[in-house]
Amino acid sequence: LKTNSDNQKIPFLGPTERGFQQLWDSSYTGLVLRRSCSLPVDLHAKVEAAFLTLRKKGSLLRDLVRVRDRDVFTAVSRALLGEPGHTYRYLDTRLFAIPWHSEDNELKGETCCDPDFRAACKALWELNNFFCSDVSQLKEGDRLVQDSKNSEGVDSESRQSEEGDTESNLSDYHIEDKENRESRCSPPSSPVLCSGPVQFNVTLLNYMDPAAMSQLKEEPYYGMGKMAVGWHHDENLVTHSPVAVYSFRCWPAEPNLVFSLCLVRMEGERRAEKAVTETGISEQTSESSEGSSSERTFWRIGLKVAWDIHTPGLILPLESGDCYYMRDDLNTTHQHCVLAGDTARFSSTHRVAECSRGTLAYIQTRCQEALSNLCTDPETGSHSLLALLPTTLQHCEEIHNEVEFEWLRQYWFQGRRYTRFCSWWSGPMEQLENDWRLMETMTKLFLAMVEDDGRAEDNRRDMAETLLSALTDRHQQRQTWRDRCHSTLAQTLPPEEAPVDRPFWGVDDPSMPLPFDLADIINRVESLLWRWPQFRSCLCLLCVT
Ligand SMILES: O=C(O)CCC(=O)C(=O)O
Ligand SMILES: [Fe+2]
Repeated sequence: LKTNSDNQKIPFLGPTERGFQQLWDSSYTGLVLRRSCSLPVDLHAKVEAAFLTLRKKGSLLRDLVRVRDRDVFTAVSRALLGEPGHTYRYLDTRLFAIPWHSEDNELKGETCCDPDFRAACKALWELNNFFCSDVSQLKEGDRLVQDSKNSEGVDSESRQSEEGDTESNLSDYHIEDKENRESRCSPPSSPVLCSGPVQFNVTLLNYMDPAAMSQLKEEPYYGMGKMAVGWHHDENLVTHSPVAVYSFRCWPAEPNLVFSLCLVRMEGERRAEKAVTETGISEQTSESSEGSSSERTFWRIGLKVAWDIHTPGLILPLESGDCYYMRDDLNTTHQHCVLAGDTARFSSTHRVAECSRGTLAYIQTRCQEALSNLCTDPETGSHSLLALLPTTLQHCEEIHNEVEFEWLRQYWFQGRRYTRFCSWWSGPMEQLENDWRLMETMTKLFLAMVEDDGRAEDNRRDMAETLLSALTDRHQQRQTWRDRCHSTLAQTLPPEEAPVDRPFWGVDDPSMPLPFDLADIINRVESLLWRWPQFRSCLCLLCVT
């Protein structure tokens, strides 16, 4: 962003400012706030206990994500829960959902994790169910839900009206919003549209204790305050699907901080009470738009219209237990950020992840597709390829790369976090690794064919080109993951969270068909291709320049 010469900020409105409601109605439709008091009390109790359990067990972890080719830790600690076998991909990171544990597997004797952990997951599943039915029942134009009156659980809406508005007095800002442009998710090639009843399939949990964070970034465009999560669109969602968020502020885990915050809080409440008695106005309504009253800073959601410097931003302070929805195309047309308050806070962000390529069932089917081209002699155990068409071989090599880089390496890069809390993913990952190893054998057979001088030249050239492109991609991606695993940031992690460069094997590992480092093989295939004039001239154009 470039602001004008005075480095002026763009205005934004909070609930106490004139024009807030009107701004919400005109430019932030799709945002709905459901006040804490309108949710069932026992649901609050379960969900809040669940958050604390997950924190106590250490299952909320900062992700080492990739932003503009650089690794960074997220400021918030996270965990993904959801439908068994689902994953959620954001910032080049595939998170593997810890299953909801909606069924009581204890009876079946399955012990993927301990009962407390299971109960915590199940509570978030109940919250998910609540959100699924609630978001489907909201009417168009609903903005604020703050009571729960009718027996079917359909909450009535209450609309607040307000007269007058502030005119935006922004003039000549020039925005060059690089960050926004790069964090925008590109629409999938054939968008999966959200229709029918909403089925949130995952929730990404967030946790942050601002007192434990040495430096949070200031919100740069509006001056909204310290950010726990910077401006972004949520990625990897079904087009126009809603997002539902539960917000819970709590005491930090460290007892000494609890003590000092208690003192601050008590003092704040004492003053607020005094103020209410004197003025009849409660603290929240008299709070300034920056969210900081005399003593307390609320956690707030910041919203802005994407690519727009004229519409004022909006901030929404959240009390503990409040929920909000982003409906329709709000997530696409707008960006949001999370502004840190003065206590620790959890949120559970329920999403309809676009997972046409993101479920365990999907990747297992893909692996079977590739392996159906491998024939194993039942007597000798020796392998051979069935179809030798370049397109078939290319398809197999693509699946090979997909399972290696989108599944195995993504999984192990996140350390041993998944098996530490729940063993659900261990078996499937082992199976995928076995499938992948067979694909290494397939590549070896493919290479042998390409290098077989007895074969017809024409077919061989096509095959060599196909193989070269798959191997070059594989080689580069292996290098990138290796670098990520050994980066200085990765090394700051404790052993159980540190990235694991897996699969990795030494040069003379007899169990592996091909070497880990593909440089030699790539050279061999390249020099083979030089034999064919057609390829040579084409290469020259690319290489000589
Ligand atoms: O914590 C929140 O309220 C929202 C967090 C968020 O935007 C996200 O996780 O994508
Ligand atoms: Fe978000």
